[in-house]
Amino acid sequence: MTYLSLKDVSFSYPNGFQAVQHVNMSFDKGESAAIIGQNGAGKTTTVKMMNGLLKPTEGSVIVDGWDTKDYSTAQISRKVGYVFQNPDDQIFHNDVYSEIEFGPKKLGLSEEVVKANVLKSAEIAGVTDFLKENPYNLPYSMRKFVTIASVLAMDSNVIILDEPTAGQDPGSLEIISNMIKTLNNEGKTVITITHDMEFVANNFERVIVMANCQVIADRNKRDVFWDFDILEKALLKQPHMSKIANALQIGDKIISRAELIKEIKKVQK
Ligand SMILES: Nc1ncnc2c1ncn2[C@@H]1O[C@H](COP(=O)(O)OP(=O)(O)OP(=O)(O)O)[C@@H](O)[C@H]1O
Repeated sequence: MTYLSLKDVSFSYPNGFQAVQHVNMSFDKGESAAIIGQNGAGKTTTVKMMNGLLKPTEGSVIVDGWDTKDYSTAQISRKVGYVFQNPDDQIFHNDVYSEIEFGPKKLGLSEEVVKANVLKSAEIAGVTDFLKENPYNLPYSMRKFVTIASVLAMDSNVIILDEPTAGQDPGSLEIISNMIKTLNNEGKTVITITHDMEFVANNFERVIVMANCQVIADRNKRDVFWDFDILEKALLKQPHMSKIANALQIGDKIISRAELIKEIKKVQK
C-alpha cells in the first residue's frame, strides 16, 4: 500500500529558480529505492519535500494520507525522517548521546523509550562507542553516522538518506548496506540519494533517475543501467561489472560480480 506519494510536484526557490518540475513518485511501506542523477538535478529538493522541510509550489505530497501543506515539518518528520547531506547542517549538541536523544525527546516519548531508541539507533549506526564524544571530535564520515542515528531514534516509517556514501570507506559502506536491510526488514521505507553507482547496483532494485529537475526513469536497476539513452541524459556511468560485460559483449544486462564471473566461465568452456 502506498505510504508516501508525490503527485505532479514542482518546486521553485524564493529566487524564482524552479528546481523540481512535475515529479511523480510513490513508495510503499518497507520499500527501498535509490535516487540518482548529476549535481543540481533536483534530488535533494525532491526529498526535502517528502518530510515537509520544503512544501511544493505546485502539486501535492501525501504522507500516510496527510497532505504536507496542511501540517508542520515537525508533524511530518514523525513519519518521514531526513538525514541531511552535510552532517554539520544537522548536528548542534556537544555530545553524541544528546544529539541522538533530541528527536525522540521532542516527540514527548517516555524516558525509557527515549533511552531504548538512542541505544538501538546508536547500535544500528555503529556509534555506540562514541556516545560521550563531542561529535566535532569525530571525523566527517562518523559525524554522518551520528546524524543517521539521530534520525533513526525518532522511529519514523520512512527514512531518507541524502548522500550517505560520500567519503565512506568499504567498512562504512557495509554498515550502511546492512542498516538499509535491517530497516527494510522492520517494515521501514528507505530512500537513498547517492552518486555511488556500485552501491546502487549492490543494494537496490528500484532506481529513480533525475535529470534537469525531472524524473527521467523509475525502474529496475538492470533496465536503468543498460539504457544508454537514460545514462547519457543523466550523465551517469554504468557500474563496473556492467561496463566490463558491455566491453566483452557477454551476458544479458549484467549488474553483479557473480553474474559476470558466471558469464566469463561460460565463455571459457
Ligand atoms: N536555496 C536555494 N535557492 C536557489 N536555488 C537553489 C537552492 N538550493 C538549491 N538550489 C538549486 O536547485 C537546483 C537543484 O538542487 P538540488 O540540491 O535539489 O540538486 P541535487 O540533485 O540534490 O544536487 P547535489 O547532488 O549537488 O546535491 C540546483 O541548481 C541548485 O543550485
